[in-house]
Amino acid sequence: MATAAAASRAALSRPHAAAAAARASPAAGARVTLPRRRSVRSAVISSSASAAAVAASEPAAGRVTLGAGTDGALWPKPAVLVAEKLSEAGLAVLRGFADVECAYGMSPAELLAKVAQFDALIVRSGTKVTREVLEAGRGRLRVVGRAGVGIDNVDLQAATEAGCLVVNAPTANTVAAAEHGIALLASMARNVSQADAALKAGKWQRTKYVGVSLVGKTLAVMGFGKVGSEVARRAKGLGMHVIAHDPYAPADRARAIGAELVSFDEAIGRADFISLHMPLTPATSKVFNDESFAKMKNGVRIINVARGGVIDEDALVRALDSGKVAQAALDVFTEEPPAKDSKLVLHENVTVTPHLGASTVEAQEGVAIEIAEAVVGALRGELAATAVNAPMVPAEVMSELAPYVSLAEKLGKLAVQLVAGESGGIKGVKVVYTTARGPDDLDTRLLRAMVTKGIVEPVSSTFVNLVNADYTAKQRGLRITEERVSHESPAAEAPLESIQVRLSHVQSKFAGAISDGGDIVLEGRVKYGVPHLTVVGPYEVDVSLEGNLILCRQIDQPGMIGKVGNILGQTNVNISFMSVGRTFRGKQAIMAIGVDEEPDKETLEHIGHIPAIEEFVFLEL
Ligand SMILES: NC(=O)c1ccc[n+]([C@@H]2O[C@H](COP(=O)([O-])OP(=O)(O)OC[C@H]3O[C@@H](n4cnc5c(N)ncnc54)[C@H](O)[C@@H]3O)[C@@H](O)[C@H]2O)c1
Ligand SMILES: O=C(O)[C@H](O)COP(=O)(O)O
Repeated sequence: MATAAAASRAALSRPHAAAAAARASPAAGARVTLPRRRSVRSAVISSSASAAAVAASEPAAGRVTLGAGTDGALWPKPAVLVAEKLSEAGLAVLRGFADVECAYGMSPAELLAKVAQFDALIVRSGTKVTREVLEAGRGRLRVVGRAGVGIDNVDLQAATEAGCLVVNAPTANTVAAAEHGIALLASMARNVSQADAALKAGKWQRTKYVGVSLVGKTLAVMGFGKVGSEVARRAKGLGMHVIAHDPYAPADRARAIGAELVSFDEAIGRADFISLHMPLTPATSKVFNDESFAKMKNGVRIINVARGGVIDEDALVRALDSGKVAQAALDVFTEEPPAKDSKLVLHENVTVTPHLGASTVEAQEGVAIEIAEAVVGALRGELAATAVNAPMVPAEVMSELAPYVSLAEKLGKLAVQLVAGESGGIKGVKVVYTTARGPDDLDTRLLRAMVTKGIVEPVSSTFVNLVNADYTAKQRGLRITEERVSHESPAAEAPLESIQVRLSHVQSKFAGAISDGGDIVLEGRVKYGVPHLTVVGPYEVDVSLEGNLILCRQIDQPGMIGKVGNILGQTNVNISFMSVGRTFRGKQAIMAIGVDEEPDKETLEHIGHIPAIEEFVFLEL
């Protein structure tokens, strides 16, 4: 029975053919460590298409460990590289599924040298997962796990291009970050760190360190997401008046906490304290600069537990020097760690911590478990709820689309093999879904991705999955349009009746696949859970899409099935399915023959020499 997990595996994973090889190996339940050999690794990570890439990136020495599944079957254990400190609780989850190597404090060069030997990489904010790293891991690295919220240290575009899923742990450190924000707010207002340092240096300075009160003051929360709203909630408890700016936050959430949503200028113009909680993006980079500081009240105080890059740090030093900004409390910096002689860090009105927002015992344990579960799920081929660069397809949608995922990929794969000459020349692909559902009730992203995978993978070295399908199509100039034909019928249970793939403006090596409109047309359905090919060009056929396929176009006349069957039988090629479709009696017909084995060249030529046969093509599935 097809399942959501199976569908998502198809959508996300590299094919796991090694599992089959592994099943043939020693006693179930055993754990075997194999020296890595090219054949094993190629199978683990991919399709034939990427074999060349694999060979090119093959590390000299690597290992594949086989683990046993609940069914006793053996599979190659994935390898996970943990590049920054992760709590034991998370490591235990990872070790239950994968070989785990913790290599903390690697230099960028060390990471580059190592990454190709792993299926997943886990980092915190201290490791830059650059395009170079993702390129180095290409062919094997399937998942990057960010043990925390901010993914500004991961090159998402490069990850998407490589078909590498990025997952994060967005919820477990929210409270820790909010508490740290409040700790900085209160300690800054009362000069705690400065007074502490002075007293330890022997200075008793009660008049120098008179602070300011929080109660009744206005706090502007910039970025009203998870952390921002928790800061707002706590600040309300301290008796502060809270305003917030967030172009994407719903007003009712702010109202529920008692915060007023206002514009950027109003927020920074009215606030006594400004606390930053937005992500670092091109839009927020250095958004606090000379111009914005000028709009603030004199003597404003700023807290940043978001990202250093949202502040122009030189401008902040100027604002502190001029007194425009009375104090700042900073947990994060543009460069981490900041330079030892950083004017900002050394400024007497600045309180600093070394990116400790998420660093509580509780948060680190939560983050470690959250990311470990997300990475294990992704390695299993499930779509993680915290995927950052893949469209989210809910489990129930996955489940019902599972058999159509295979149909979509097979139609794409067959269609591309029908194109004459350079299949790189395909530009227009139309996918037509016939469904009993209403137009908004069918999520086709997964199916579109699988058609793309079917079309692209056989003719390129690109590995395609749900993460990079749209990107890959765009890169190759492949314009994929979709149409839904609705036969609304509330009683129908199946999400789809048929999927049709049409390739326009191409020549075909099999004229019988060309429809009246000049497109290569293939259509299929799912019958009893198995994908079937039901239309080739203008012909109706019915052949199950298992094994390989021979299409023959001939003059409709008696005895053709016997003749072809005989030739295949003579070389022990087993026919799994056969179907004939014709336009009119005695005119042209198409024979679609499913075969378990690939016939040799001579056998195929033999078929071609049958006088009534006008053309034939062998297609791999
Ligand atoms: N210092 C730490 O250790 C620490 C810990 C956790 C989170 N963080 C950082 O805190 C920030 C917030 O984390 P979160 O979990 O609340 O994320 P979140 O995604 O829940 O919230 C971010 C909010 O910022 C808003 N936003 C986006 N662009 C904006 C803009 N131009 N102006 C105003 N608001 C904007 C979004 O709409 C969203 O509501 C992130 O930068 C994260 O990396 C730091
Ligand atoms: O974005 C985050 O989650 C925080 O900045 C925490 O980063 P860290 O994992 O490096 O502590």
